[in-house]
Amino acid sequence: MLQTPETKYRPYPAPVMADRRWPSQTLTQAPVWLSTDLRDGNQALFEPMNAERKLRLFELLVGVGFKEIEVGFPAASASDHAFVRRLIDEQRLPADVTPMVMTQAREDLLVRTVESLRGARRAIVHLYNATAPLWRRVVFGMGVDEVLAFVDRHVRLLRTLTDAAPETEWVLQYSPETFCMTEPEVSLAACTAALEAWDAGPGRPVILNLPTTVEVATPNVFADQIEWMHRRLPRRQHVVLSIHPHNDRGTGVACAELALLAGAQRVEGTLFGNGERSGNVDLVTLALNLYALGVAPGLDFSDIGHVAREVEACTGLPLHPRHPYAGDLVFTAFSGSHQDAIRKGMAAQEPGGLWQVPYLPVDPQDLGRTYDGLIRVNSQSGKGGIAWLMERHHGLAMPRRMQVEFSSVVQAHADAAEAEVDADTLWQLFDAAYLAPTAAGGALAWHGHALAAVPGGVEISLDVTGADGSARRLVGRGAGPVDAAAQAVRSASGIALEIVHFEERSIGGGSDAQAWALVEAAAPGVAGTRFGAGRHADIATAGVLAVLSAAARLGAAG
Ligand SMILES: CC(=O)SCCNC(=O)CCNC(=O)[C@H](O)C(C)(C)COP(=O)(O)OP(=O)(O)OC[C@H]1O[C@@H](n2cnc3c(N)ncnc32)[C@H](O)[C@@H]1OP(=O)(O)O
Ligand SMILES: CC(C)C(=O)C(=O)O
Ligand SMILES: [Mg+2]
Repeated sequence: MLQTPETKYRPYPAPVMADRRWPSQTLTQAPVWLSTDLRDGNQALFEPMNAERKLRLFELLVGVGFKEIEVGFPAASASDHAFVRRLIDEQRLPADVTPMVMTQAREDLLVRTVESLRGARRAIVHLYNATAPLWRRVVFGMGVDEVLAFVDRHVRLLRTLTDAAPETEWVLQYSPETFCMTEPEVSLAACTAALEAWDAGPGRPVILNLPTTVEVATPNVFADQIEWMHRRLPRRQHVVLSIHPHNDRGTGVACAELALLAGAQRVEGTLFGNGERSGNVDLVTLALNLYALGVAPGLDFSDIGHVAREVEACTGLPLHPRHPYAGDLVFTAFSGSHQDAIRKGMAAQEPGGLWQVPYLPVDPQDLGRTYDGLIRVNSQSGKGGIAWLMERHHGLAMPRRMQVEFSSVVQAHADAAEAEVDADTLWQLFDAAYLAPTAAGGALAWHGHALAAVPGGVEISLDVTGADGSARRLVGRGAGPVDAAAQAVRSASGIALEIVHFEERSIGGGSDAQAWALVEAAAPGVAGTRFGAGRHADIATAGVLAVLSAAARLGAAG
């Protein structure tokens, strides 16, 4: 790269706008959307879509709710021509959907374009020519006056051709291609030429479509360009002011949003931003950005996963896992503090209330996504995320201090494995830490117990086996089974444990019901406390198991 990039690159001229109004506007309604997936998107693929894939994508676009769809460039190829004819001849155009076709400003192409639309109820013909100085000089060899005369001549020809086919309701769309790099006065003059040649007026609206053919400036400059045009265009009430952002600087969405503040009424783009070079503006992101502001976008992405998979299948281009709203990872938190906040937010979220979950701009369920992938655990994760997975996948809600204890077990594993810890692995870690000590082969394997009522409580006879295979009977008394088990352990195993906290809860119902007991215990010579866990169909047995589990863990630590 150059040390002095100013010797090679310069900003493009921008309109002088001392009194711009767009910064104090807000987005309150959706624009008219036009999908150019089948034209701009299709012209940017390694292999353009065949008829079946184009039709599949067309049907998806209709299903999502597009009312204007650019269906191709029929004068360019036999396949595009056949596709347009198929839509019309097979009556595949819903009554409220208008097809648009593109053409260069060339007589032969205009004739073929209008012919391709024979029999359509309504159609938009999209005529374009580049207007920027570089294109005038290098591509067309034309001065400004010649460009204006060129626009006038071709729009008049289009008007003549379409007037001869009155069974169709014709709409002109004119695009001064390279608008963002064109001097504002030249863009205005070209658009005015088109409006006059078409005779825009009542019943003869014109769509003026202003593109960032190549995005070359910051979005505020584009907004200034749009507002400048919006405030100066003649016959403004008969103009639908449209924009067509590309994404060369990665700011296509920002350009579109600021342009809407500046007076644009319609946006052209593609699903997920397919298109030339860095793509067209992504209409999914734009629509869902509006949705997240509480504005109904007029496009339906209730099953965004289906839309994404269909677009991938049709275009052959994979969606990035971090693509806004649709990527596989965009509703997933790996990092501890995010997980903690999401878990608390989900617990506090009022059903039917305003969405207020930290780190999640929209409710994934609105887009047909589940809460399952919200939290995934790796070495960056904390107790909150682990607790969420244990609760959701294994039905175990741990008290806070137990979450802290178990998260150090998980952290050690994640660090060593250098991999994600899924819900099954979490269960294995939990089992090894808390349940295995009281199972066969464990440090204090439980074989059974008997409880007998005694004055003031119960007496327990508790049969256990040590890891060395030694069978023992521990006897103790207490107010209840947990107290009695703790006393039995104290008197016979040499582990002087004290119960600090005990809780129990049942999971499920009927004959499948299981009880969880969680015990926090301390012992002399062991810093801090240790938790024990027991799970059993009988709640008293779960408590006894939890005491043994805590005792084994204290014994191992002592
Ligand atoms: C910003 C955009 O997305 S614009 C891209 C639009 N989409 C496409 O181009 C895809 C479909 N296009 C095609 O298949 C072909 O370009 C065709 C069939 C339309 C024309 O093909 P060809 O006649 O071989 O011309 P080619 O593609 O090389 O285009 C270049 C010629 O068109 C002229 N041209 C370019 N744009 C325009 C325009 N908007 N209006 C009139 N002429 C134009 C060029 O000046 C050049 O003319 P020259 O041959 O006299 O130097
Ligand atoms: C609007 C047309 C000409 C276009 O695709 C562009 O300029 O990017
Ligand atoms: Mg384009």
